[in-house]
Amino acid sequence: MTIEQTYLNYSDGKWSPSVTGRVTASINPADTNEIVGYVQDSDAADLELAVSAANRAKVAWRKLSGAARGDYLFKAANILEARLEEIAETMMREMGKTLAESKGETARGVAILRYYAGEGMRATGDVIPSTDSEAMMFTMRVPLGVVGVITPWNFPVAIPMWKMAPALIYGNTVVIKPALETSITAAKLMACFDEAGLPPGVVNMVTGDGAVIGGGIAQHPGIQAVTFTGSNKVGKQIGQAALSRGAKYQLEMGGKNPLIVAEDANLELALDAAVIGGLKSTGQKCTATSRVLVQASIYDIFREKLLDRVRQLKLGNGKDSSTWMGPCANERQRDTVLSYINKGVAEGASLLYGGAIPADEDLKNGYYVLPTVFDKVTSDMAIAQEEIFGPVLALMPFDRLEDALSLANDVEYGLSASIFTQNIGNILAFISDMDAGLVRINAETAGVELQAPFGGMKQSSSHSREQGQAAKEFFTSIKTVFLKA
Ligand SMILES: NC(=O)C1=CN([C@@H]2O[C@H](COP(=O)(O)OP(=O)(O)OC[C@H]3O[C@@H](n4cnc5c(N)ncnc54)[C@H](OP(=O)(O)O)[C@@H]3O)[C@@H](O)[C@H]2O)C=CC1
Ligand SMILES: O=C(O)CCC(=O)C(=O)O
Repeated sequence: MTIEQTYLNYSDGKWSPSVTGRVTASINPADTNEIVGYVQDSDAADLELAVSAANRAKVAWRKLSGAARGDYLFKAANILEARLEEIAETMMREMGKTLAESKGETARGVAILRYYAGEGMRATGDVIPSTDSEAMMFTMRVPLGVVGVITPWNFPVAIPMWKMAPALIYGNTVVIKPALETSITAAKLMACFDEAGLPPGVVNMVTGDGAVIGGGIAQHPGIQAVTFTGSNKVGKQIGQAALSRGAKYQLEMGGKNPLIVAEDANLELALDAAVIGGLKSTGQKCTATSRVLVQASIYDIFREKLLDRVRQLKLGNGKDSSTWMGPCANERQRDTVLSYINKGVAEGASLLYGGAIPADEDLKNGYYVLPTVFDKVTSDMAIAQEEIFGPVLALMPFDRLEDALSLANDVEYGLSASIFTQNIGNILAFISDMDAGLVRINAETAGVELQAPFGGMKQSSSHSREQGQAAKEFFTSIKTVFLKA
């Protein structure tokens, strides 16, 4: 008999149960009979404890040298690396990503921690000439105070790390509310910080309902900044709540990312990009390819080759090494994907493959949806406009590159976009005219590098950028110093 473990909140350097006495089960979406463990169903009183602890810790943490804060992050990185297998397996069981992807993501978390640990030794200001020849003027980057971190389930290690690591290295303390689905993975990340010996209150985690704990973070006067990744609907609410009380906020939200395939493209590489960029992680990336725009002269051949590849993808539990694609992360997500598929059919798109729950007996206990390909998709359809966040590709033909670019830009989002072509004119036009925060040439739409700025245009973000040096903009405030003897 297996006894599932119960995971606690982490506040003020201690593990504690919620004051509510309630817990919620974390379920494996690949096999809903499997309970991964239980997490605290906290309320506002638990959040209060965490915010108070973070406020008590913030002055001492800010006053440490950057190098000393970096040492803590290096230690946490080493511990995360030592526990990579265990944490990757937990991630896989909580949200269904394959084990290989889960390991890759956990390794990415280690690299993010090390990158920002090194930041502790790098410049955080500029010297600016003063008009007064006897004075010195310079800027300093100072921390904001307590940062609230609200994260989704699709990258349960990488997203918390790319928000928490810069927050911490630049001298802030953190209260994190992870997505319900991946709260155990988050608890294991907290354990890495705990073992690294971070002072009590520097990192705190409260699990629980999104509206209660996430909403509580957005509204809490003791939290000076909020960083969020997730849906547009929730992001906007968080932004408004933060703005109304004068807190800084950063929102990373949806995408409807196009992959443009021009007639001179390397077809095999473009096909790889469509399949991997669109369907890996079950399409649950904000950078996933969801629209594939193919030049009319190669459209038919591209479509047939794409179908050949998609038909071969093996669905299954991520623990099986032959699995290429796992389930949707939860029931609501599976139902959302199916409802978009139904809308696509109702609006007249042609369903070429998939579009249903697989019939296989061994998949019946999971939230699986077959990889799905639509043809004859037009820009006015919901499947061409709205974020599906599932394994659905919409094929759309175009005649000239200008047409492809106007189709590609004809959505409210602007996160990432790709083109496959050998033509330098096409490439330059794409770089110049594509409205997206991340444009990639001869590469898939997904795949963010931790040392480069990441974020979207239009409705995809609050127009700030995460990761790389860009993180400094959000997690610090500039103090201008004028100094005269
Ligand atoms: N940009 C991205 O990477 C992501 C985009 N999405 C998009 O969002 C859709 C829905 O996914 P979902 O998981 O529901 O995303 P949400 O935006 O609801 O969740 C993201 C995070 O916000 C929390 N949250 C939920 N409601 C509130 C609230 N009222 N105030 C503050 N925080 C809140 C969630 O907590 P809890 O888990 O407890 O609800 C979670 O931690 C997807 O279909 C996809 O389109 C989703 C995930 C990532
Ligand atoms: O493509 C990636 O590596 C990151 C995607 C991402 O940030 C997201 O889906 O939230």
